Amino acid sequence: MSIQPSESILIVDFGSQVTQLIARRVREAGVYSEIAPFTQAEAAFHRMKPKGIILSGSPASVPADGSPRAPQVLFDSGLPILGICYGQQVMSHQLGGKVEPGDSGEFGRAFLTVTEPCVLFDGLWKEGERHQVWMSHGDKVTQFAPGFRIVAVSDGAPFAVIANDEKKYYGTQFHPEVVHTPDGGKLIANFVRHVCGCTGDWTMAEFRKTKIAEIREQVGSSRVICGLSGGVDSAVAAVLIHEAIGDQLTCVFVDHGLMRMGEAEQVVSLFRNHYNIPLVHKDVSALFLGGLAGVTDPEAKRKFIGKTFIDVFEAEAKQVGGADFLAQGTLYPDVIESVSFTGGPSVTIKSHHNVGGLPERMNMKLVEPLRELFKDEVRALGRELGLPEIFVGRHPFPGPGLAIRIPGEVTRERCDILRKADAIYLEEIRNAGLYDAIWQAFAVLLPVKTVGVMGDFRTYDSVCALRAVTSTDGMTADIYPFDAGFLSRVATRIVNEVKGINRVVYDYTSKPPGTIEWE
Ligand SMILES: Nc1ncnc2c1ncn2[C@@H]1O[C@H](COP(=O)(O)OP(=O)(O)OP(=O)(O)O)[C@@H](O)[C@H]1O
Ligand SMILES: O=c1[nH]c(=O)c2[nH+]cn([C@@H]3O[C@H](COP(=O)(O)O)[C@@H](O)[C@H]3O)c2[nH]1
Ligand SMILES: NC(=O)CC[C@H](N)C(=O)O
Ligand SMILES: [Mg+2]
Repeated sequence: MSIQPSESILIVDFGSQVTQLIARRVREAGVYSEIAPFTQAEAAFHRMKPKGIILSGSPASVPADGSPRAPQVLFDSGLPILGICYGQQVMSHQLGGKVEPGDSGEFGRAFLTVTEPCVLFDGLWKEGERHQVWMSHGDKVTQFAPGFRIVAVSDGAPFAVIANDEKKYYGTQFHPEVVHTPDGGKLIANFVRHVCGCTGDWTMAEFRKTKIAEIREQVGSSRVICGLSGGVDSAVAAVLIHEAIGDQLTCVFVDHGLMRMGEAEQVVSLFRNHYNIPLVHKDVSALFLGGLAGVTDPEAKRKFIGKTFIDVFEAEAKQVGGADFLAQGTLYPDVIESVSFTGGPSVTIKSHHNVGGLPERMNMKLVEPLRELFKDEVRALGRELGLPEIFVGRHPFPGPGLAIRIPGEVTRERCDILRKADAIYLEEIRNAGLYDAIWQAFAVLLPVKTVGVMGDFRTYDSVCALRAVTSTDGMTADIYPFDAGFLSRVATRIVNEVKGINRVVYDYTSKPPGTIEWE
């Protein structure tokens, strides 16, 4: 039996990079939702018995041969449907309208004009008003299906919003789920509440209850090992799983020698002081650093680290008398960048060690209760579970640790150099009271040597880059605009105090086009 909340929305995924944001907006409207790839939407529909359906965007093109379609059963169900971008196009096509490739697309910010009242605009938009939305399309609907009317237009899309009130079908050419459509969350809430009639009683407390029941159902009476890093995701996962299965759980902290200064001791004592959950501290730095010798390619590093993590977990599973399950604090951004969530056509950016870096053959099954969440939602769940701020407010730290902050070969010596520089940088950030204003900050040790002069001597040492970003979910990020005084104070301290570094630079690249980590 799976856990079924009283009301839910089915999101049909056609492979858009932002499908998860639809789920997120639905959750923000207080309603449970599940994403199903279009190939599995029919089964999900029968299982979930949703109150409404949302069709996502897609990189595919409706007029192209073989492009995906929504299962007919969804249209036969009599349920309300909201089609977003490709979703609008495919719905129009399947109901008898027409979609054509446009001469020019609309990408990024656009403005629409409201032409008629519509339930989606309740309490929000009125006729004649212009509103900012975010578009990303080349194709467009050129003839809508019978029963529809146009309720908003934009320059590039005469069918910016269409409505069939009798059937409760709605379509937007723009993406209401992204933050660049400022009223988008409210539009989705109007669909979910006013059109589908959901009451909106879904909360983090509900999520907690559902996940606990799911974990119990999945795990049964087996033992579970949980990879605990000290980061917020695994701390939340561990506490949640412990609430579900109590002493069937053992946490394992893998000390791979790639942690920051003093971090291993800190994590272990912090966790042991706060929780009565068995925690094994595994010092395997020789194994990791030995295996990384001579490896310079970023993906090769990630794959080696992902596999070695699993080797360590599997060995530990035997130690606790045989654990069938491995729990990890995997989040949605780890998933979308590593592999396509639905097996659809989104692209691999980097193999996060806990997803794309996993070996192909694994003996243990995964328990990943946070897999659909974004970082800020995990923090909210952590607070719901009563985790202390010291866990909840921590900056993220990637599983592969310093290995992906040392482009080129990773050696113990270079890790030591980087640890010192990173500690100074973070100490200065804390002293300046900036830690909580920054989403993530760290130093990177570059494989580049430059010439300097210190005390009248020539130096020839490495360059250190500093990175600090603001973000809400790690999917996009902006640089933190330190003042020049702060940066020069940090640079001076690093060059003076860390042997091996004679130059410091600041990374001014947002994500995209950069990523947060350098590898
Ligand atoms: N050193 C480690 N020992 C054991 N497990 C780890 C370690 N590093 C990462 N993991 C596992 O990999 C998962 C993903 O790592 P990730 O860094 O994304 O999450 P986190 O460390 O829990 O939180 P944060 O993102 O805030 O650092 C973790 O949730 C944890 O299960
Ligand atoms: O656990 C992790 N395993 C990984 O392999 C990994 N790679 C990146 N990150 C973290 O993810 C967020 C986004 O990072 P990127 O912009 O570099 O992809 C940032 O917070 C990164 O620190 C990782 N976390
Ligand atoms: N974002 C989308 O869903 C785009 C749909 C389709 N690929 C187009 O270009 O119009
Ligand atoms: Mg981490």
